[in-house]
Formats: sequence, C-alpha cells, structure tokens
Amino acid sequence: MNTFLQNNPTRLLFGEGQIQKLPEELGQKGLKVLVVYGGGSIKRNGVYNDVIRELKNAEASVFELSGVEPNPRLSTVQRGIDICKSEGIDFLLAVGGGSVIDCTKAIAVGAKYDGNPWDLITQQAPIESALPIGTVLTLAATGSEMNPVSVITNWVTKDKLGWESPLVFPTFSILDPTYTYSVPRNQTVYGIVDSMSHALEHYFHRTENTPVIDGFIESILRTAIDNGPKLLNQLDSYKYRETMMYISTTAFNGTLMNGTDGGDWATHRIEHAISAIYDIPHGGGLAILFPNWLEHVLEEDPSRVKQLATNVFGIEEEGKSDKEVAREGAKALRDFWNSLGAPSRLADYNIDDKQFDSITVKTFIKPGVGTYKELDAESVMDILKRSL
Ligand SMILES: NC(=O)c1ccc[n+]([C@@H]2O[C@H](COP(=O)([O-])OP(=O)(O)OC[C@H]3O[C@@H](n4cnc5c(N)ncnc54)[C@H](O)[C@@H]3O)[C@@H](O)[C@H]2O)c1
Repeated sequence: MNTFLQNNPTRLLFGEGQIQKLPEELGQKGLKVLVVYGGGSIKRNGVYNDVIRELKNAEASVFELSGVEPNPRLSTVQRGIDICKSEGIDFLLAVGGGSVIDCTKAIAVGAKYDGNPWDLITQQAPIESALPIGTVLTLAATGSEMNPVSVITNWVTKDKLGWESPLVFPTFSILDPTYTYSVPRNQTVYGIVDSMSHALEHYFHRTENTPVIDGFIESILRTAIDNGPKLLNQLDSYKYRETMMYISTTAFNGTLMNGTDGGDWATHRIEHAISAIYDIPHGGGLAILFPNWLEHVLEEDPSRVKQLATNVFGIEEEGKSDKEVAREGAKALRDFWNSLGAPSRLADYNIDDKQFDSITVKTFIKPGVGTYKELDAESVMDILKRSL
C-alpha cells in the first residue's frame, strides 16, 4: 500500500426522514440560501416541499436557481454566480443528482472569484475560497454528494471538464432513498452503470498489497450485480433503493483509493470527450466504453481483468488461458449492462466515426490519460473503434 491521508469532511445523513435534520445542519437561523435544482422532478415528487418546509423552520431567506441541465453548463453556473453576488447568498443547497450538485460546486467557487469561472475549472486561476454547500440527493449515481469533484461543460469551447477542490466537499448530504423512487428506469440503469464504473476505475490501479480495498471493490460490484436487476423490477423498493444509494456514494467518496495510486480513469476521460460533443448521458457512454477499454488493456496484460472475471463474475479458469478468462470477464460485464437495458454501441446514440479525431484531441485536454495503462492517441482511437 502507499501512504495515504483520508479526510472526508462531509456529514452523511442517510435514511428516510433525514430531511428533518436540515435546519440543524445549516448551523444557524436566518441564512440566505440559494436552492439549486434541475428540471422540476423535485416539485412532482414532493422533495421540493420537504426542503422548503425545513428551510422555513430554519428561518432562511430562500432564493432559487432552477433548470440545471443534465451535463451542467457553464452558462448555468454563471446564472447561479450572478444570484449569489447580487443577493449576498450565504449557503448553497443542491437538491438533485450529480448534475445539480456539480453545478452547485462550480457556483460555490465562482461566487468568490471576480473573473470567468472557467478559469477555475481549467486551473488557469487558483481556487482560494468557496461558499459552503449542502446537498439533498435525489439520484444515486455519481458520488458527488460526498466528494470534492465536479464536471462542467462549456458549450462555447465544447469541452467537458472534471475538476476538484477540497473547498467544495459538501458540508452535509442528506440521502433519503425514498427521494429516488421517482427516478425513471433508464436513469436508474445509468446510475447503476456509473457507480459500477467508479468502482472499476478504482480497481485498475498498480499498487501492490491492497487486498482490503480490492475486496471492498469486488464486494461493491457483486452487490450491484445482485441488487440492480431486483431494483429495476421494483423501482419503489426501499430495500433496493437504499442499497443502490449506499453503493453509489461509497464507490466514489475517496474510500476506494485508500493506499492505492487512485485508479485508472481513462474511460471517464474518453466519455467526457464524447459527451462534450454529443451530450449523451454519462452512464450510457460508460456502458459502451468500459467493456471495450477492458478488451483493449487485456491484450497487453490480462492479469487484473482476469481477477475481475473470477472474483466478481465467477468465471471458471480451468483449461483456459489468462486472456480467455479475462475476455470472458469483459464480455460478462457487457452482457450484464445489456441485460439491464444499457446501450452497448456508439451507434445506439447515432454516433459514427466522423468526430473520432476531435474526441481523441479532447480526451487529451489535460495530459496523462490512464494510470493502469497510460493511453496514447492510437489507444484511444482503438477503444473508440471497438465501441462503434
Ligand atoms: N462529481 C462527480 O464526482 C461526478 C462523477 C460522475 C459523473 N459526474 C457527472 O454528473 C452528471 C450526471 O449526474 P447524474 O447521473 O446524477 O444524473 P443527472 O443529475 O444529470 O440527472 C439525470 C436526470 O434525472 C433526473 N432526476 C434526478 N433525480 C430525479 C428524481 N428523484 N426523480 C425523477 N427524475 C430525477 C434529472 O432531472 C435529470 O433529468 C454528468 O455530468 C457526469 O459527468 C460527476
């Protein structure tokens, strides 16, 4: 294992009814709170009413930014920053999925900066302070509720960039599984794929002697494989929704990198480059790319994919080469996601090879793509071609 420091300051409030703790979590009465949300599902499923009731109990002055789009845009971040500056907002409350939370994180740092917030996201300017944020999660997928990461799309430059700062860890996150009952089937599938992809990205590290973390990850993957189909058969099951919610938070809250080099993340980089151009759902892009990334890396070194195949998918080894076992593992992952209804080819989103050159360039917008296997442009192109 490598030396490591684990410090996750987010207070997690998990379970039905935890919204009642919102006033206490805000810490003081009478704050000016900007509530950030998306297209209005929170008004249809009652979450908005719960949040507003508790903000009233906290004697907060409530301001709103609605319409945060999936794959949140810099222009929406700017709208939020403008409200913060003109109204003197004290606290940001994200009510939604990863897109709303990521947008809120960017507003938090942009509100304390005088220039274009894209400077902060592209690291042209240092992030020195941020407004505090809290979250009420409505979709189990990204882990953004308990990590310092955010992903923002700039539609002027057509770039989708991940960035992070310890200043944007939520101070608290309220995770009530009943708030995810209304997540439609397709978004539930994307959430399962995204969470499993986070676990997989962590799994592909090069650090020696990491049996505990490897076992955690394998357990998370096996549980997602068991729980996912059951949840899709019963979207309003508390039991299956709570398991999914805990999987998604744990899969990307820092725990799974304890003592490792942090994992690979090349697949995420390629997916961001694709969705910067085509605006496809993040989980859908990952479902297409990850099995092809596995197939690409196992050609050179099948060892880790083979371990995934045997320990997670129960592939028998007898009489087979390492590569054969690994190939069966990559296929098992693709088959599982297909069985849930996730896409398996770029063609499922009407994407052909016309933009492959610019997707490849955008993948390298920041240097260093992949750590388990550092990819060059040719490798990215190979993975894209396998994904057609
Ligand atoms: N910050 C991170 O650590 C991180 C990690 C992975 C991905 N991301 C980014 O997060 C974004 C995706 O976030 P996401 O997968 O959570 O989806 P999302 O937030 O984009 O939401 C997807 C859709 O589900 C709807 N929705 C949300 N909650 C609902 C509910 N309870 N009922 C009905 N509909 C609901 C939303 O309105 C939206 O239309 C992408 O931009 C991706 O790149 C961030």
